[in-house]
Formats: sequence, C-alpha cells, structure tokens
Amino acid sequence: MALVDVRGVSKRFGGLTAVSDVDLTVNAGEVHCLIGPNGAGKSTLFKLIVGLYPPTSGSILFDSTDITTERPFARVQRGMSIKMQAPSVFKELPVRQNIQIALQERLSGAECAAEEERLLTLLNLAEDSGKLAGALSHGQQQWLEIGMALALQPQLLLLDEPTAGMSPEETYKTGELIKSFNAEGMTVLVVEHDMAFVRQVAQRVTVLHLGKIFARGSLEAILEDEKVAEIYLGKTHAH
Ligand SMILES: Nc1ncnc2c1ncn2[C@@H]1O[C@H](COP(=O)(O)OP(=O)(O)OP(=O)(O)O)[C@@H](O)[C@H]1O
Repeated sequence: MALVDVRGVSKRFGGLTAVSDVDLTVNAGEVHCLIGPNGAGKSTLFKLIVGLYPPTSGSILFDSTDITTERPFARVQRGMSIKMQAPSVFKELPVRQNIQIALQERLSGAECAAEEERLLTLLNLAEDSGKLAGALSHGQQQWLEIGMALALQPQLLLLDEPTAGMSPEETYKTGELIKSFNAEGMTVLVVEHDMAFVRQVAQRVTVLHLGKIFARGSLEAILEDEKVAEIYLGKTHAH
C-alpha cells in the first residue's frame, strides 16, 4: 500500500523547473532511497512532500488523503517527520534536554522519561546525554537530530543526507539505526549519495535527474542501467 503518493508534481522557481512532473510512491513499511546528482531536485521534492513548498502543479497523497494544500504542521500531525540536511540541534543545551524538548509534544511524566532513555540508548548517546549538544561530534549531532525526528513517532521519516560528513563507521551505524526502526514498522524515505549506504538500507531506489524520474527499482537493477551509470554512478560507484 502506498503511504506517500506523489502524482505529476512540478515545482518551478522563476524560469527554473527544479522538479518536473514527478510520480513517486513510497510503500508503507519500506526504506526507499532517492538518489541523483547535485541539483537533481531531491531536497526540493522532500520540501514538497512535507509542505515547505507548494507545488506549481500536481498532487500529493498521504495515507490515501490528498494533502497538497495542507500546512507543514498538519502533515506532522498526520505522521510525517523530517530531518533536513544541516543538523539543527539546540547546541547550547544538553543532549538529554534536546530529546526532552522533542518528546514534550507527545508525552509527559514517567512515559516521557522512559522514552527518553530508550531513544538515548538507541542513538548510542546514553553516555553523552549530559554533554552540550554542540560538544558532540558531527556524526553524533546527526544522530541526535534523527532522534528528535523519531521522538514524534512518525509513520513516515524523511532523512535528507543523514550521513553527510560522517566517517565510514558512523555511516554504517546510521544504516543499522535506520534498519532497526524500519524493522519496528516505520517507513523511511532517504536522500543519499553514498552507494554502500544505499546498498545497506534500501529496499527500493528512485533516481532523479534534472528534476525528472530517471530510473526506479532495486539497487541491483539500477546499477546495471548504463544510462544511470553515465549520469551519476560513474562518479560515485566506488563499491
Ligand atoms: N528556493 C529556491 N529558489 C530557486 N532555485 C532553487 C531553490 N531551491 C532549489 N533551487 C534549484 O533547484 C534545483 C534543484 O535543487 P535541489 O536542492 O532540490 O537539488 P538536490 O538534488 O537536493 O541537490 P544536492 O544533492 O546538491 O542537495 C537546483 O538547480 C537549485 O539551484
């Protein structure tokens, strides 16, 4: 069943068409990776899905409801949560308090405390929970932000380049983290450049190029597609 159904969506910025007549379905329960060269329109498509931009044309359905004109906050209430490209944790506050702030929307008292511990452990941040978020490594800050997105217990989690700037070890751990909450039923749409990571997590892959869907399917099928290799994988297909 499609949890997200993007139908014929376009987004123009003046004379530039960043996203052009895109159809995309994300099935409930899958990890779906969106790949493509710089400027392909991936972040714009994410912003269209979460409502940060209105589309120029087309429609977006979430759980079979047309949400094209809904505000971002209403989409969050429906069960969407996003982690944008740059980490935006509260750097001057302790790690634990960052998680608490994110949980406050939904939980209080003992329930909040229990969920706080569960998330800190899941994120490998329990030992550093008293540190200021700004003192964490870049990778840990990304995990903290993923945790803040998870605190909303979304049905759909959108992650825009969650491993940017991470070491290979941190990247691998991030993949395992995503797989663990996907195993609990969360649907994940993730933009990534790192092919080893895509191989680790993706059940389906969509390639975007110049704002259009260029290919879709399993990673294996996509890697065999010479046109895809030409536009994109030739540069980054290192594994
Ligand atoms: N707010 C905006 N105003 C004008 N042009 C924009 C805006 N946002 C994106 N663009 C343009 O739209 C195109 C797609 O950009 P987008 O950031 O969606 O690509 P991307 O695939 O996410 O790239 P990257 O991998 O570098 O993050 C680019 O040409 C970009 O310059």
